[in-house]
Amino acid sequence: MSTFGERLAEALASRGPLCIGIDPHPQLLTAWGLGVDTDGLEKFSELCVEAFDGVVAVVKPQVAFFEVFGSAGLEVLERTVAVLRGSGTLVLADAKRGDIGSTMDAYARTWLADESPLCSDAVTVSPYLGFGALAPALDLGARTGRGVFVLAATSNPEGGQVQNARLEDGRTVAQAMVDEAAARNAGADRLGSVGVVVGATLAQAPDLRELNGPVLMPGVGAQGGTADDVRRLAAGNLKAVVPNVSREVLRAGPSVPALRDAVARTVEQFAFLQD
Ligand SMILES: O=C(O)c1cc(=O)[nH]c(=O)n1[C@@H]1O[C@H](COP(=O)(O)O)[C@@H](O)[C@H]1O
Repeated sequence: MSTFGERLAEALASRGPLCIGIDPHPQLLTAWGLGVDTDGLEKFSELCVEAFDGVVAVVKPQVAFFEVFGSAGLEVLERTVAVLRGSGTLVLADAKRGDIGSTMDAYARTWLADESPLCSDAVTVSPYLGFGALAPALDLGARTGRGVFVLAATSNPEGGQVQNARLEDGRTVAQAMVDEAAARNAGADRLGSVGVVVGATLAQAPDLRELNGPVLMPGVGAQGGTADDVRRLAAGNLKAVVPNVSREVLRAGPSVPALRDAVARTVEQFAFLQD
């Protein structure tokens, strides 16, 4: 069985270093001439799949925009994930789950167990109930060859209140999360399967050199992060950085060729990550 890290490394090398978000904001549904309802959600997702499937390395559906429509929205998400995965495009479910014990275990099984209708290649998780509380997801991912992206230093301005706080040993909380993820990746020869999330909007990133795993960098475009920011924050860890862009590309829709052009222009901006 290949690991998520191995499959991701291959996808980044062959398709370019980019994760595109499927974020069906109400404003985008309207701008695409679609209803803010489950039919609109379904059409939006189908157009995204047509534009991105087989083209980008990773597609990241933002689960909240599906959940808001209840069970019908989740059915759209199930179909979207299944089509993308069925054709070999890596799906990172952006669910940002974090809980304790058996509840975390249920979240882990939802996103990472073979038999789950929402099973994805990887999921985002929040370690802010304690990194150790993520063990069910990390262990299941290790067993099933799937990935987990741990929020470390997020792109929102409020995140620093918690993430920049210092531990007794002087490290920031964000750095401690990166170090915990690094421990999980020890021994992986290509790229570990435990990633971290570091916002492209930040003044400073945690030290990522020992991570041996992927770094998802959201915040490019609509939140003000640029390719230069990604270059600066990635320092020395270029091969493992995966910028995420959602609205900046989605605004080019609903035309599939226009979405693909926007993807091509964005991948081009990040060509330096493969140097
Ligand atoms: O985990 C994430 O993907 C994430 C972490 C973070 O720190 N900041 C962040 O913006 N995201 C997600 O990345 C996407 C960014 O969307 P845009 O700002 O439209 O590119 C949204 O789905 C966010 O929920």
